[in-house]
Amino acid sequence: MQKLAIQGGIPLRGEVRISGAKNAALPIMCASLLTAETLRLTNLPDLHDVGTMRKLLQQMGVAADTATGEITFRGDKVDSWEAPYDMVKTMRAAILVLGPLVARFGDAKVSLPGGCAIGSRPVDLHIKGLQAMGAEIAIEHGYIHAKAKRLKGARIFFDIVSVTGTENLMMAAALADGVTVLENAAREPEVVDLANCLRAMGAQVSGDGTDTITITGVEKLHGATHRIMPDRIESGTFLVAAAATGGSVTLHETCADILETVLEKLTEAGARIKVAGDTIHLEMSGRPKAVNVRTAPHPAFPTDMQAQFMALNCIAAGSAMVVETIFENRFMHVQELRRLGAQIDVEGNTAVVRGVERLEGATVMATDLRASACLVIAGLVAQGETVIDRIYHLDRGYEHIESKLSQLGANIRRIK
Ligand SMILES: CC(=O)N[C@H]1[C@@H](OP(=O)(O)OP(=O)(O)OC[C@H]2O[C@@H](n3ccc(=O)[nH]c3=O)[C@H](O)[C@@H]2O)O[C@H](CO)[C@@H](O)[C@@H]1O
Ligand SMILES: C=C(OP(=O)(O)O)C(=O)O
Repeated sequence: MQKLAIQGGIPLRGEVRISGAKNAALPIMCASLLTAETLRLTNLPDLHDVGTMRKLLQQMGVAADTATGEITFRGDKVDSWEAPYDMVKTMRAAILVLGPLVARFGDAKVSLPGGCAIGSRPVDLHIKGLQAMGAEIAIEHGYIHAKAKRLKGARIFFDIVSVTGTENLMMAAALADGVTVLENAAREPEVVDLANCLRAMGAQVSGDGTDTITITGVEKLHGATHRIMPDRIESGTFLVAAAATGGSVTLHETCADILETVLEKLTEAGARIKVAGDTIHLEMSGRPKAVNVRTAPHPAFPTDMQAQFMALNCIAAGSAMVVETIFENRFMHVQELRRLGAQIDVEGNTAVVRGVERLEGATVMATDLRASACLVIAGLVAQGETVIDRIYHLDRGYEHIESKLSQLGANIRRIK
């Protein structure tokens, strides 16, 4: 199993290009199932999850051709409507084929994702939404089997804000008969990126970016070209890494508007931030100040940045409270950070972090994607060598992370 070895204590300095967003790329790739014409996607990140989604779509009969920096998908020969357990267990986002398949082909069989390291993560809201649109759903042998002659528009209220739930139903509604209104919908920028792609394909969607999204179904969607938005979580991760190491970095091809709360928290921690066009520059001198964070759906602080801020707080001046309100088990990184010398107490969904002057390198284990990113940041700060095991989690969501960090001066290498 591959590991990362980091010699810490070097401030990150330099420039780095931000990749396309994993969480926008995955639903948008599934939108290729909604049309028989060609969907051309640019700025797709080279990530393990993108490879898995491409393989899943190909298994269904979608043709996927790569040219420099883009992939074209063509769904004119889709002959399988099944997402098998093997695929879904490695990538929960595979659930996003459910809405498009039942909307276009009237039939879909998708493995239930089950829980994962960060929580139980049910998909009941996806299922209830499709049922409200007239789908008949049976749960058999660990699979969701959905059938519908043609989905019908419906008014659907989400009890809990769900990002992929919103995206799945938005795609299903695009080909339904009549108007669908999604209430208490997710407002994440990736939902807006999907809506932009669907509109380019001829869908009638409005209200994305607010908590009420209205979709008027059409008979058919057509081909389109769409550029995947920049990854706000990758951007935030590099900024926190620079702040924690007392460095100075410039991110290119990113977007400050979708990072508002993260930039506010970094400023509160003492970083100086300048935004110009699609670049963000961060400079940090001295020790960061501890900052409280509380995760919640967009536009509040993102859960996918919680672990990285925990690493920053570990070496900050003062104490901070980190409250996780989205996932019930997203503190798995705490015990690994403690191995590096961090002082963290956890009670329920709240962690109290008391900043220490220095962390010390050790061998640690990554448990999920953002926990891995948090350990990389801690390793960049710690004195001596940190070895991070199980880094396959990192490859799901960070494009060429060690070469990007090396470019910024970090001493980091992949070992067997
Ligand atoms: C591929 C992708 O975009 N992944 C993101 C997406 O995950 P994902 O879309 O899976 O997360 P959700 O927004 O659905 O989850 C939010 C909360 O709702 C609960 N829930 C969700 C659906 C459901 O049917 N029933 C239910 O109870 C979940 O268990 C969780 O507690 O949003 C999360 C929250 O911003 C991010 O951490 C993930 O990176
Ligand atoms: C939790 C995440 O992803 P996923 O929903 O794909 O597991 C993440 O990107 O941090």
